[in-house]
Amino acid sequence: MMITIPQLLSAAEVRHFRDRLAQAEWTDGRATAGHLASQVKNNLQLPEDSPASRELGDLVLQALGRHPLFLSGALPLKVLPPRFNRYEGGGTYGPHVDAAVFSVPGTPHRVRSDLSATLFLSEPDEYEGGELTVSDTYGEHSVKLPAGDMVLYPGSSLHHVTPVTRGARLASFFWVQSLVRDDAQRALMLELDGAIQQLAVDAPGHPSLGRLTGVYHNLLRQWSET
Ligand SMILES: O=C(O)CCC(=O)C(=O)O
Ligand SMILES: [Fe+2]
Repeated sequence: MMITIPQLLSAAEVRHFRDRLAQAEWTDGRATAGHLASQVKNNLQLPEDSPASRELGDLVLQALGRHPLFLSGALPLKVLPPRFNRYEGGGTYGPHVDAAVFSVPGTPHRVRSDLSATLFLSEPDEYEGGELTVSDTYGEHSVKLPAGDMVLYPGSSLHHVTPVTRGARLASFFWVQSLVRDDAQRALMLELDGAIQQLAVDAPGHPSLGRLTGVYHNLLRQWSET
């Protein structure tokens, strides 16, 4: 399941990110790619331990914690520190599947990448190309969103970013370990949550609301791993 999260960041927040990223020092993105990925990766990244990466990464995490659709769609257990990338001058990232497990820098902890995320930080008309293209059982989906919007997709999917042939594409990207590992189960939880929210608006106080909410929590109890 692919989920678009509109306006994770406000226009003012995007401006702050852009100002900060304009002054930051970028390095070759191949530094953090595994052997196979490094053969198809051609972009720039902020070093993970740079002050800009830490400061902006924390702001992304705070925004995620406030966004109801991220919380209900991802059912997050752990979120890796967000990273930042930049594609320009034909920069691209060829087809790959992300690593299944990431170490959390500076800690002994590991995070399983149930979900991959891209938070767009450039407006679509600022660059040509740069579509994030994700393959799943329903085919290929190309994504290019307004600055401040984010897409979440299963970490298991093959994906690529098409070459940026004009301008520059800035983004934050990161991985989430979900309470519910299985994408299809997570999709059911999101659907049930949406139906309960709608019922609460259309038929407030209806006795079925309590029962359905019970089913939601009891399914989560069955399916979640912590
Ligand atoms: O730039 C993007 O949207 C995705 C980056 C990506 O796939 C990766 O770094 O593994
Ligand atoms: Fe990737």
